[in-house]
Amino acid sequence: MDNKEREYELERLSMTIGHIKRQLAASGSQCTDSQQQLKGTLADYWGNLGSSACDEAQFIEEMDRQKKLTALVHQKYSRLQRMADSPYFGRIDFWEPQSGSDQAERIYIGISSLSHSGSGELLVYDWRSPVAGMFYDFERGKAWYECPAGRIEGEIRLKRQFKIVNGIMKYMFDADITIEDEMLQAVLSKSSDARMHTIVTSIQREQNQIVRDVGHPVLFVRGPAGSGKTSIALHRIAYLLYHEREHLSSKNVIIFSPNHIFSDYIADVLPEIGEENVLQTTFQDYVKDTGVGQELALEDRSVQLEWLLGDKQAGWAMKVENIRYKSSAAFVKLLDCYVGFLQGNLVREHPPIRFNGEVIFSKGEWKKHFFHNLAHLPAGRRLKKIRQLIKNKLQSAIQRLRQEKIKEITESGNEVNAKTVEAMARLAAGEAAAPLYEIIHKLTELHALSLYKALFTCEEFLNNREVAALLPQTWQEICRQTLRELQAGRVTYEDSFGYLYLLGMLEGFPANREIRHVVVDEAQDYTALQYKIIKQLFPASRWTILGDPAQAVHPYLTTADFAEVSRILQQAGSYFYTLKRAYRSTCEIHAFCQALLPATEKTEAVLRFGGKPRVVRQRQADGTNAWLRAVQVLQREGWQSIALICKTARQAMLVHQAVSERLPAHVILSEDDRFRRGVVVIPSYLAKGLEFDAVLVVQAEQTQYGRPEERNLFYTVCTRALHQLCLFHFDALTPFVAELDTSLYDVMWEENN
Ligand SMILES: Nc1ncnc2c1ncn2[C@@H]1O[C@H](COP(=O)(O)OP(=O)(O)OP(=O)(O)O)[C@@H](O)[C@H]1O
Repeated sequence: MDNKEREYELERLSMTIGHIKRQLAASGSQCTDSQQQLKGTLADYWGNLGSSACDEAQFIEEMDRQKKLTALVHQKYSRLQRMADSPYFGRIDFWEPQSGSDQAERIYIGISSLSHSGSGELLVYDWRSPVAGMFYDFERGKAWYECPAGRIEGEIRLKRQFKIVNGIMKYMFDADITIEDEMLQAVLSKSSDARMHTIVTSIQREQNQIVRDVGHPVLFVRGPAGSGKTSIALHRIAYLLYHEREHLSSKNVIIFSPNHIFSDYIADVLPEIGEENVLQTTFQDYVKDTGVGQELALEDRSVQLEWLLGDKQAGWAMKVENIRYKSSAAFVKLLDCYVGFLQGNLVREHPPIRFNGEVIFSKGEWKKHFFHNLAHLPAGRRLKKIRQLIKNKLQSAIQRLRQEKIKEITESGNEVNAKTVEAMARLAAGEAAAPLYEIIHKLTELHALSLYKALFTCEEFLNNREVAALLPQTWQEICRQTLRELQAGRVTYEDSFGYLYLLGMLEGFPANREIRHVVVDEAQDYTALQYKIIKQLFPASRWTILGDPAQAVHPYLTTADFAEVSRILQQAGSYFYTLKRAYRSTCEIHAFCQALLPATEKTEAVLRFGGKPRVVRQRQADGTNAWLRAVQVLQREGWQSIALICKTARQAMLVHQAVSERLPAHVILSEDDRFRRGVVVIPSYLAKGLEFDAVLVVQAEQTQYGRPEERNLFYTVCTRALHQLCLFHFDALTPFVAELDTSLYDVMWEENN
């Protein structure tokens, strides 16, 4: 790029920033005005409170309107502030033959659009606009974009990238493919801080396709660790909010994350690109918030994992069998059969309701209403409607009895006062009906937990040949274990899905039609039952489902694969994307991690080099000194975020106790903790989705990571590293590493570390 071009760009930047500053000043006054207006309305309200001038409903409406307006002007202000810092990051010169001019249009691309306040000319295009999409999709040469008028074809004559910080041009260059990779490497080689950041300046073509896919109601994205799945999900949300802004707002989108630490970790991305954050929740929390199963203590996944991953205790093998079965397709079928069985039998034996010698609700009526008139409703709701029907009939029968009693008392001549007669008759009729209310209530009440318990004891159901074929050999033992827990008032993690599903099928799911897009991240960790529940909760939604089967961290849960999820969601138009490129780790760490997995589909890493992973043999069983020394070295090398990843929370607590006297370190022990910057001690299963400059795998030993089912967990732990990976052991090294080609890592003794 020659000097003239550079000067042009510097002038263009200064002109753009000038515009932004003027708009900022105007927007600042709008913020103050709207704030004052809000205060004024509030003051008026307090002043007129109690007087006839105070119309509460009108006030609430006005406040609501003003609050929305204030939020909008503040949003605009902070967007302009962000733009003043970095107004754009790219430029393409696009020439359209149909334009009639031989001049290409200069299109500057930033996180939001900016118009000239006088002429209205677009000075900066939003990265999500159709024309800006070409920046990600094409190099110089033939290019096109789709817009409402159809496909616009033309030619990109120039593609330029900028790095502007605090309003100052740091660098700029004209991009071709190789330089683009250099740019990407520059982004990736930086030290990571506590939060995930936007990748809007360097979204890659394969990622951009997914971000902008609006044609498919269900998108599945499969990709290896670090391929940008979470980043894509968040940028896709921002894209959809822009593209469908007429009818989609942040309130209509929900993200299911594995835990709160992860939600916390990704919380900055959407605000960084100028969008309001959307609701991020976990499956368990969402269910709790709906009030379903509120009366029970449902066990958390972490509690179960902690028990399973720790030392084997009595009943361990049976518990694993139990978990495997309750997350299997056979158990889903068993539950569906059971729901069918219950619905077919719930009122079959119900007696006729008799009052005062007359049948007010016959056996036939039970059946007619339950199996025909109300068949479209879940069983629990049908029973509630029937309860109301019976009560209405009972009311009429009570009336009749009252009349009879009035006649009886009057004829007896013992009482002449009409009011007293009336009261006595009412009392007598009420007394006669009282026991019946209780019976009606019992007959029309569903107790889901008792019914769930009965699944393990109901011989009539279990003896059915079709049902018996769905039971595992260990069924009797599973029943004993399950009933023991349920009778003690505990719903274990493996039972919670079955129980919630049964509850929903019988009582109806608390569907939320406001949610129009559901994102499930780390989708490989969900069971078929969870998907069946989520589907019912969001009947009006489209779906983006992202995951990596190699990172299924629960070693014993049978999780649903994408084909199964697609069947469960049953929406025409599922589309499957597979990512092949990983961005997080250096090539050395990537190669090491790839080798941990069976040789299936190979993936590639962005060419970025660092040291090989180090396997450090400790001099003594207590590795505290070795870990501390490693952290010191890493900090001297300039790495900011360093994780000591232990297998369990119990170990993490002990390791934290051991190191914290000499090293300021945070510890994360539960799903509700916050993500922290600096040195962190964290259990393996809570580290999923996160990333750190350097990862120290504490106790990378056979005793810890020796069971074949724990391979994915170990892989997930190692793939958290961006730049450095160190594995520590005193006892025999984990077979997952011992079996690898030794050229993939360096071995060192503690002294050399
Ligand atoms: N196009 C890109 N430009 C710059 N950085 C990128 C790009 N794509 C991904 N990254 C970076 O790669 C890292 C991994 O991204 P992300 O966490 O989204 O991947 P993931 O597939 O969800 O990972 P995992 O499955 O291991 O949790 C992040 O630091 C992210 O910023």
